[in-house]
Amino acid sequence: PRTTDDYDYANYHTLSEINSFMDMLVQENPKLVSKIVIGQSYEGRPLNVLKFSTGDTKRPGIWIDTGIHAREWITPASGTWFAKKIVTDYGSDPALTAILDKFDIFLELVTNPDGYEYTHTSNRMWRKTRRINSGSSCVGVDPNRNWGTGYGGAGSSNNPCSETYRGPGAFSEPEVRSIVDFTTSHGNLKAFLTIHSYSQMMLYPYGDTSEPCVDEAELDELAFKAATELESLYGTKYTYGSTFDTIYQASGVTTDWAYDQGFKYSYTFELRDTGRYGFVLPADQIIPTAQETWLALMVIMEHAKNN
Ligand SMILES: O=C(NO)N[C@@H](Cc1ccccc1)C(=O)O
Ligand SMILES: [Zn+2]
Repeated sequence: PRTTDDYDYANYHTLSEINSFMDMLVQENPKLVSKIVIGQSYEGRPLNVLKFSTGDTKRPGIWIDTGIHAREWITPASGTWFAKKIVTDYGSDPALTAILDKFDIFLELVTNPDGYEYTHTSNRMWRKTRRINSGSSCVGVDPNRNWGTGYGGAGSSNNPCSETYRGPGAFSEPEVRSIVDFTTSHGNLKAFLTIHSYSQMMLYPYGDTSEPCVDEAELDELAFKAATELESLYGTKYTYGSTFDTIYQASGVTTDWAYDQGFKYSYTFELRDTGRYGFVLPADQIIPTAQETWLALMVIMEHAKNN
């Protein structure tokens, strides 16, 4: 495609196609969109973050990452649609315009590029990074067990062959470390949204303990509003709650770390479906999934703006 207008949002794309999309989006919207390389993956690929900003001063920000788990293709596909939606709606949709007049939005589309590439070339069901684990024939670390909060607890594994292998140490994965460095140096994020699939859930802290987080009541109420708004479009039903209560105990996870950094509105989204297709969601569900999810993201971003 020559422009982001004729990019095929209704299909899954390779890493290089998504990288080309990002460059086209920046070229077409130089005042609104820029690309920041926050680091390199284990295999040396750039970790690209799209920044949407309407001001030059340091503003509060919203972080969204998709594609942290390689096989969850619906998430970068949805994120690509989110990126186009933002540039399309700014200046015409009052709600989005108000958000972008106050906040910067940071969107990392392919958060685990080595793993994502591997799902295209070798194993569609790959989840983890592609780190070579010394002393093991098994490859990869689970980037959703590698964060410092609750690191090493129950709900993660010390076995390199496990899908939830926590890695040799907290933040060992450059894909994780780069986000930590970028977001802590930014220091003024209000919302931290990490997008997974599948199960149709909105999950807030904590995953490593059943202890309620300080803001549980507010996060629960906001999740209810977001899930209701999401359901209003196509009737897709989400459950929501703390990670521990709603899905299972998991330690060293993104949202526990983000919340403990003070990024208050920290949620993990689990997109469609509930298991019929699972990680291999048909391409004809990409746009509907992105549209309904965007409604929920808007609820959370608006709440962050107004509180
Ligand atoms: O991989 C997935 N979902 O995509 N399952 C998530 C479930 C989850 C979600 C949020 C926090 C902790 C755990 C996982 O990493 O095990
Ligand atoms: Zn996942």
